[in-house]
Amino acid sequence: MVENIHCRQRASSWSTVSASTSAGGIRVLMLLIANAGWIVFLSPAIVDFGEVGEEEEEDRLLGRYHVRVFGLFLKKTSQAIDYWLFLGSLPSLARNSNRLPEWFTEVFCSLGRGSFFLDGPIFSNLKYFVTCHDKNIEYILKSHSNNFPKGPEFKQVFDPLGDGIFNVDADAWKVQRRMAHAAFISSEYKGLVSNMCRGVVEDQVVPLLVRLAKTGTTIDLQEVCSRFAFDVNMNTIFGKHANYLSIQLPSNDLAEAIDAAQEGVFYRHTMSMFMWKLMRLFGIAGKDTIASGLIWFFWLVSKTPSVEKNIIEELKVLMSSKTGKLFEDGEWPLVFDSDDINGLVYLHAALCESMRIYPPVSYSRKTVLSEAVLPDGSLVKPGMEIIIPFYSVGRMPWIWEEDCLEFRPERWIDDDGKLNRHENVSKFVAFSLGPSSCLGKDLSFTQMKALVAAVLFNFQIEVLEGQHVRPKPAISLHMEKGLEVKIQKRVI
Ligand code: HEM
Repeated sequence: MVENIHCRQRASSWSTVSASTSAGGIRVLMLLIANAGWIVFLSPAIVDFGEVGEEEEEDRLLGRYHVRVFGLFLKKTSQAIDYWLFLGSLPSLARNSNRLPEWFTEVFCSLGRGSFFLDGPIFSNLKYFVTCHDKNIEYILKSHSNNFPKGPEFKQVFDPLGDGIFNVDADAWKVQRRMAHAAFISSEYKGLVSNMCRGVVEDQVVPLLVRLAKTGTTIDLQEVCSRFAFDVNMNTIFGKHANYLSIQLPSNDLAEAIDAAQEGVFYRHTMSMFMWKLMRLFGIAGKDTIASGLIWFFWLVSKTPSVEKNIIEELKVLMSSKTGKLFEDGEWPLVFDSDDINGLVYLHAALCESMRIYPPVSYSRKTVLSEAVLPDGSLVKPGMEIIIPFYSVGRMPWIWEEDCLEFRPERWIDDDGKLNRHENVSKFVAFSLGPSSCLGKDLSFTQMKALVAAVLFNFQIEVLEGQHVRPKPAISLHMEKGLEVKIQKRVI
């Protein structure tokens, strides 16, 4: 069972207000400060309305909500969210700004449905519609995606990404998407990434883990995953790895990056400029997401020995079928070819399952162009911001059934032993859906499988006791304090 909030748990512990890294968080804080006078002035007069009735909830869902003021009644409390007369839901939002994925999930579960509104203070235009309703998601991301672009605020938040595909809408996006898609399906790019992965696993990761296993030194596995993803990207972009996985785990990032960049000037001449620019852009896209996908996977596997056993069995069968004899623990360590492991069913299912529970991109954000009534009846208006918390989608019992918090790769496999792609396709949102879904999905699996197969087959990972594992508040879902582990040689 995943150690985390359970769906039926109510929001119980309110965190202190902390600065969020996103512009949205900063804006929330500024608004809170601006309204501080009101809070002090009104606080003695706050009286709880108690639970909100079904009819009022219906009003809210349809956007017809009005706060009724009777004398001193200035705050309404739904099950996990407060609505204040002047402040809207700002205090709730601010209190939970350092745990938004968990909080959104608690709100959905306590409301018992997949959508709610968050209003900013009066005179602010802060209005969010938050949804993890599967039909709404399909509507917003797939069937009516033209009406829900990224919008101008997105560009401000993700300013470092410039005018790349991640930041632009409409025609600028279409052109980049078409070009990028052509590159992604090209065998040149796929082959390059496969080779780079194998190289980094064989020359960097495995030697590092062999040394750690011999010396018994502990290490932050999140750091290893991050550096693996970074090294693969450096390799792909500059044709040279940054050696970030050497035993000393060098930390002089800037100097290393400059060295690599200088070498890269020569490398750039050996491949087309278009391809090189594309890789540079995607290097940014891939590093954090791959690292996040890997670390949560290793953590879930470490807590579920039956899954680990099944993955190793599948790899043993693969080895035996390749060599024509039963696998014996003679050769160690072993590294697999991407072409061989890409077709493994259980490994693929286990990766999907872990990204269902811990999606590397924790949410998607869109704006509304024209008024629309969504499939669940919610009315969204022009200019409104929509948040789709991918983290919550995988944790809703009405989407993923009662055992949704269990790490169970079997849910992805049909009775005939094949991957159950159809049933899960529209509710698995880790790579988003529709025309702007992730272009790097297949390559991500290639990279993750290369590392996971080599690590699990050759080593046992022991997670050190007493660590409080929880997500860090950011768009990429990393562990707040990393994951300290001990590595041992695996005896098959
Ligand atoms: C486990 C790894 C990954 C995950 C979970 C992931 C997830 C996502 C998600 C959720 C989006 C949509 C974002 C949004 O619209 O809000 C996206 C977009 C995108 N991803 Fe990934 N990604 C991963 C790795 C990669 C890699 C390695 C690459 C490139 C090498 C890549 C390239 C892209 C591109 C180009 C887009 C933009 C598509 C568009 O706007 O048309 N991704 N990704």
